[in-house]
This record gives sequence, C-alpha cells and structure tokens, in this order.
Amino acid sequence: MFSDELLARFLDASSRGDVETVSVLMSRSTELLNQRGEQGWTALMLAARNGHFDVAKVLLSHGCDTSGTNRSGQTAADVAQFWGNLHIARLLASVPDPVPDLRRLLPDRAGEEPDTFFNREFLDRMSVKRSDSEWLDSKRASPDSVFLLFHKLNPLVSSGAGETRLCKLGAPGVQELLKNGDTVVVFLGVERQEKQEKEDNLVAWFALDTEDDPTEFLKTEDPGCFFLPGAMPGLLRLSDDDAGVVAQARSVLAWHSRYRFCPTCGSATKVEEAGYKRTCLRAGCRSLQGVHNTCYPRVDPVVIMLVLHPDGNQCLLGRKKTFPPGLFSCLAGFVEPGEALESAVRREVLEESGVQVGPVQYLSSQAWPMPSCLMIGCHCVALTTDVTADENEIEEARWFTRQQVIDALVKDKRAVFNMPPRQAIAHLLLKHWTGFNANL
Ligand SMILES: NC(=O)C1=CN([C@@H]2O[C@H](COP(=O)(O)OP(=O)(O)OC[C@H]3O[C@@H](n4cnc5c(N)ncnc54)[C@H](OP(=O)(O)O)[C@@H]3O)[C@@H](O)[C@H]2O)C=CC1
Ligand SMILES: [Mg+2]
Ligand SMILES: [Mg+2]
Ligand SMILES: [Mg+2]
Ligand SMILES: [Zn+2]
Repeated sequence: MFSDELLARFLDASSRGDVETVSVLMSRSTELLNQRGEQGWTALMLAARNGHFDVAKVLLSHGCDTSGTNRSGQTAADVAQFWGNLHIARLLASVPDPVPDLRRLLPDRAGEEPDTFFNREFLDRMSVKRSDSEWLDSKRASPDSVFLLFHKLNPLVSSGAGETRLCKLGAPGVQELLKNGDTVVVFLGVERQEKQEKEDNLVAWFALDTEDDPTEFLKTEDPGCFFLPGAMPGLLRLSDDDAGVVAQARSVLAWHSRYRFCPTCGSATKVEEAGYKRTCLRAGCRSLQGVHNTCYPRVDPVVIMLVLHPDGNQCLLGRKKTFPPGLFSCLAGFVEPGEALESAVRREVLEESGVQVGPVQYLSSQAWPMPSCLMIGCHCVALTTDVTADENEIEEARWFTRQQVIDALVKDKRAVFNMPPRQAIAHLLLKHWTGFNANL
C-alpha cells in the first residue's frame, strides 16, 4: 500500500528526472509503478513527456506497463513521439510490454493441493480443549492416550523393515518423566474419527521433551527404540505419516526450550493452553496486555522461490557451502519484519544472486520444523540474467535448463546436478515447473 503523498512524490520525481528518488520510492512500494495521477498520467508518461530517458529505463526494468493510455488516449510512446523525445519513443518501441509476457512464463497453479512432507495431519488439534484442564488431566492419565518423547528435540523412534517409525508410548511409560514439575507436556490433538465419537472416547496425543537422557526412566516394550539424531537429514527419514505430527511437536517443544523466561521483562513464566502459551508471572508486565507476539509459539516465515529466466526455458538454482556435493536447490530467505512476501522474494533473490525479479506467484507452503520455519513456495520471473552469487551465503548460483532439471529429476546419467530431496518444497517447485506429474 502507499499514500497519496507518496504517489505525488513518485510522479513528481519521474517528471523532474530524479532517478534516485524514483528508485527509492519504488523499493518502498512496487505498486506505485503503474499508478495514475492527474489526467490519468503515469510516471512513464511523465518521463516520456519531459525526456527523462534514465527514469524511463528504470521504470521499464521493474516491468512497467507500456500499453496504458491517459485520458487523451495517448500511450507513453505516443507522448514521447509528440514531444519529440525520439530516444524514449525508440526505447518504448523496443519493449513491447514485459509484464504480461513474463506472467505467461509462470506455471499453471491448477490441480490438487500437494501432499507435502511435514504437512500431513491426522490429528484434530482441538484447540478449544487447551483450556479445559479437567479434560486434559483425564486424558493425560488415560491408558489410551499416546505420548511422543523427545530428547533434546530428537524424537524417539524405532527402525524396522526399512522404515523409521515413531515410538508411541502409553501414560505408564512416561510416568516418571511426568512427575518432574519442569517437564513441559504439549497437547497435540485427538485422532480424527470416521464417525462422531463422545469426547471421552477420543484418543489424545501429547509430546514432551527432556534435556537429560531419559532412558533409565523410560518404560517401553520395544528395546530397539532410539532418539533419531540430527534434525537434518535425520527427520527426513521419518515416514510420511509421522512427519506432520513431528513437525507440530518439535516446533512447539523447541519454542519452550528457547523461551523459558518472559522476553519482555525476563521474569519467570507459566505454561498455559496445554503448551501453546507461556504467560509472564510478573503482574503489570507489558506482555500481559493487548496484542503481542511474545507469549505464543513462534513461526518464522521463509520465502523459497524458483526464479525463471525470461526466456522461459531456464531456472536459477544455488548451492550453499553446507550442501552435499552436486546438490543445487532453490534460493530461500527469511521474511523480514514489515515486508510483504513478494518484496521478500525480490530482496532475497537480489541479495543472493544479483538477479532482479518481476512477477511473483505463490504455489504452496510447507512446515519446516528446524526449529519452526514456514516455507512459502513461489515461482517468479527474472527481469535481469547476470548472476553474482553472494559469497557469504551461496557458494555458486547459476541457470539450469528445463532439460537439465528433468534429467536430475529422473536421475538420468546425463544429469549435471542433484535435486533437493523429495521431502523438501524446493523439489516440488522444480517438479511443478517442469510439468512432471509422475510420482518420482
Ligand atoms: N524445505 C526446503 O526445500 C528448504 C528449506 N530451507 C530452510 O529455510 C531456512 C532459511 O533459509 P536461508 O537461506 O538460510 O535464509 P536467509 O537467506 O535469510 O539467510 C540465512 C541467514 O539468516 C540469519 N537468520 C537465522 N535465523 C533467522 C531468522 N529467524 N530471521 C532472519 N534471519 C535469520 C542467519 O544468519 P546468522 O547465522 O548470521 O545469524 C542465517 O545464516 C533455513 O532454515 C533452511 O533450512 C532452505 C532451502 C530449502
Ligand atoms: Mg539470504
Ligand atoms: Mg538464503
Ligand atoms: Mg535473509
Ligand atoms: Zn514479563
């Protein structure tokens, strides 16, 4: 969004040929680009009227619309021609209308919601029950309830028949651990039922994490149980069915392990809402009033994007120094405060690769519990193609053709890079772009 005052300054700067102000204002709001002022004149028309070639170039590089007309029915090219600014008329003639063309390069979004790793939820979170302590107490004591145990945020699992499955403990198995007053127990939800069940019959799931090795307190019939080490790639070994509940549990438990004290005043806190809130114990603390974001489990939005080349046949991938050899993936970055997703996509791509991005299109999202990211998957189209990788974060970034992506997807012997694992949303963004439907 932008104010009338910002638009007036933007149009004035375009009219005066002040390239610097035009660029600064656009970085604050790209929506200014095609806005109209008096008599339906856009910034591009004003630059064309007054012969400001550099302003016109900057506006075009951001994907400015060239086809719109003012109230007299003139396009920016007509205006440039009429006032004898032929260099601008020629510039406009060589750029037909980049935005609609570039938008056509974005893949179709139709189709089913993808079944993404970490997103599959078989529990009903039943948030209304989080404040019903009597009901929660009865479920914590019930022999039917399921407890998931984590040690230093690593889930207790067992391996067999090529699968890594969660160990589901009963109340007696974790009784000793529950006796410790410091143990945080998070209510995850109840198993979804085919038909309406009475609340008493619902099977409740809980999760708890211990800092100290809990093995000696643990009562389980499965001697093969172990704590799955290393979030990455450890968690990717989980079955598709178990991954979603682990994402939920691990993110909330990670928040408890890092936010023991009130972030506003440093006082002690108490756990409420069955593990979904920590409330400051100091009366009068600012965190106790109004809307605030310190008491609830946090989610960190991350944009992850497949940047498409304006030729429509290539995409930009990068390598972090920590990646296994040969692996290239989509660029990604944290959304910063006060930033729209589209702006975050454009900023992170520019920071990491030096490439300017035009249209952005959301595809789908993924929970990424390390510790609590929400990956927001997008496709976008580049306006420029020279790549300069940010050496701090990226070892290498370059364009790959559609055929090279397909070769990597099907693990062909001609493949020149390795795909990100199927569990990562980067894989989905690449697969979706190539139009592959087969279950690879
Ligand atoms: N599912 C998937 O397909 C993929 C998932 N990801 C995930 O996305 C996340 C972010 O991607 P990444 O490229 O690293 O992000 P960025 O490009 O924003 O850069 C990462 C840097 O930002 C800093 N940082 C750490 N935490 C935060 C935060 N909460 N907010 C703002 N900045 C922060 C760190 O710097 P410093 O160390 O100096 O503090 C870090 O090195 C990672 O967790 C990664 O695992 C990434 C790619 C693919
Ligand atoms: Mg970055
Ligand atoms: Mg990054
Ligand atoms: Mg960043
Ligand atoms: Zn406080």
